[in-house]
Amino acid sequence: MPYADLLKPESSQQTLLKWQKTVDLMAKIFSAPAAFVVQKKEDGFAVMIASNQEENPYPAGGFIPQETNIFCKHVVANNRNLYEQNASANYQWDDNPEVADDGFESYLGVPIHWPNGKSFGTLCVMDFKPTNYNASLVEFIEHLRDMLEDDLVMIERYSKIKAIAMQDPLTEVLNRRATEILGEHKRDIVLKLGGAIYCIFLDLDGFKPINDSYGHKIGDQVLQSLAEALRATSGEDDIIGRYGGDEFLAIVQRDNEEEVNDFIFQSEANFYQALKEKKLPKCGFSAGFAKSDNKFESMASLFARADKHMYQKKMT
Ligand SMILES: Nc1nc2c(ncn2[C@@H]2O[C@H](COP(=O)(O)OP(=O)(O)OP(=O)(O)O)[C@@H](O)[C@H]2O)c(=O)[nH]1
Repeated sequence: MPYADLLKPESSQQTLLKWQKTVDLMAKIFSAPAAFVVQKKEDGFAVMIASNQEENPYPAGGFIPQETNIFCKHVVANNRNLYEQNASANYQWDDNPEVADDGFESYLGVPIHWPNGKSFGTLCVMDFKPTNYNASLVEFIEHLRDMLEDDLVMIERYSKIKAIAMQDPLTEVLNRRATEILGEHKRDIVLKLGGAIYCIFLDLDGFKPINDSYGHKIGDQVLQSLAEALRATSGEDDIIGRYGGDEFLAIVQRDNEEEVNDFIFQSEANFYQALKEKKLPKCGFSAGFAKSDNKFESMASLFARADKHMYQKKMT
């Protein structure tokens, strides 16, 4: 499982339940057989939430390709409300499968936006019979849409705050605490499946003289280059973190020590390449590792064992 999955806000599950309730209530208040939140995707439209009535023919999870002439497509394209009261009387919908195949007559939809103003999709209600909603009902659906948009703002802010809390601001890899928590999570899963987890500890060699001779700004760029090299070497399941100062961590699932050494060699090659490309002073690192085979060992203890191995290597 990519560890980035853990960055997804827990609140999104709660939001989905709230949105489901909103859509179900909306269908009730409009006395309609179907209501939806439809999300605009790159190549079409996904039914994200569907009111749970038996007569609703479109369940959540359905997908409509971009070229299909559905009502929501027009709401998104024009970025404005669409109210079609009697679709079969309007030739524009002759090739709309919602009308032609499933017999819908009425559609009221409003656009939903992401916090940056881009289109998220639609909130809509559909009926098999012609309708004549009054202005208050239109106002009501717009108000519900505003509340959904507020949720999107909250989710985005929450994700940003969470990312900031987990990230090392200089190098944008995980900070030590987040590496510990996500490392523990990954270790538990991998050990359960019978795999092997290694913690690699890396420490720059002769970094202090670089700071002293070239200044902190250049020192920062060297640190960023190592983080970049580790990211370039790692797969999406690997965890990369900054332990502190000029020390970094990688928590990787590998079959044997040879594969761990391959990771270190590749990281070294990527690091030299990055320094060369950015015309930064030459710098190397020492690396050691420790295998995790006990789910009761703390991450701090695992890091300490890997650090000890690194130190032995630095001294030789
Ligand atoms: N530019 C910069 N320097 C930092 C940062 N954090 C820690 N340092 C410096 O990193 C250095 C770490 O010290 P050492 O581990 O002794 O450096 P070293 O010269 O690599 O020592 P060896 O590992 O024995 O080779 C110190 O000079 C810190 O000031 C940072 O965020 N930016």
